[in-house]
Amino acid sequence: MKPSQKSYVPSHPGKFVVEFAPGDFQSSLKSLKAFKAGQNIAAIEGTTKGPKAYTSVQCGPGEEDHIELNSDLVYINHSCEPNVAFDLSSPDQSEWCLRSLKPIEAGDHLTFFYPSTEWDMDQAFKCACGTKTCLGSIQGAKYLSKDELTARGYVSPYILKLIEEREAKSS
Ligand SMILES: C[S@@+](CC[C@H](N)C(=O)[O-])C[C@H]1O[C@@H](n2cnc3c(N)ncnc32)[C@H](O)[C@@H]1O
Repeated sequence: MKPSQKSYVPSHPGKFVVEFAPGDFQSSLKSLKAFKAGQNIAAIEGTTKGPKAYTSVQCGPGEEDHIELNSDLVYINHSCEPNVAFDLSSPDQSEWCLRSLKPIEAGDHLTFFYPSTEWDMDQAFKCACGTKTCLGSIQGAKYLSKDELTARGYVSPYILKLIEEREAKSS
C-alpha cells in the first residue's frame, strides 16, 4: 500500500516529502534536509509482513521475507548509483534503518539500489536513473553478477549469501 496524493500526510514531516507526479510510478521521495554520508537518516518502523509486491522490501533470504513499509519511504525510487540504502541486516528490527551512502543535499531525491535488498522482483522495469553505470533492466539480484551488485555501496547480507550459494552451485 502506498500513501496517495488525496489527503496526503507526510510520514516524516520536515525530513522527507513525496513529490507526486502524473502517470504510473512517476512519483518520488525528496529530502528536505541535508545529511552526511553514512548517517542513519530514518528508522524503519511501522512495517508489516506481506507478500512480495512492487511496494515491498525483502528483509531476509526466504520467499516469505517481505515487508510493507507503510510510510512515504515506499516512494524511494531505484538508482544504479544510489544515495541511500535500506539496512535491514540486524536480527533486531529496532536497528533497521535507512542509511545515507553519500552526502545528501536538501532537495535531492532519495534513491536506493533495489537489488541490494531484492532477489527476484515482483515487477521488473526498464531503469530510467540515467546514471553512467545504469544496468538498463532491473529485475533483482538473481540476474546480476556479484561485481555488478557489490559496486553500489551496500548489499544486504542475505542477498550476498544467496549470490554465494548460486556461485557454489555453478562451480
Ligand atoms: C515502490 S515504487 C516507487 C515509487 C514509484 N515511483 C511510484 O510513483 O509509485 C517502485 C516502482 O517505481 C518505478 N521505478 C522506481 N525506480 C525506477 C527507475 N529508476 N526507473 C524506472 N522506474 C522506476 C518502477 O515501476 C517500480 O516498480
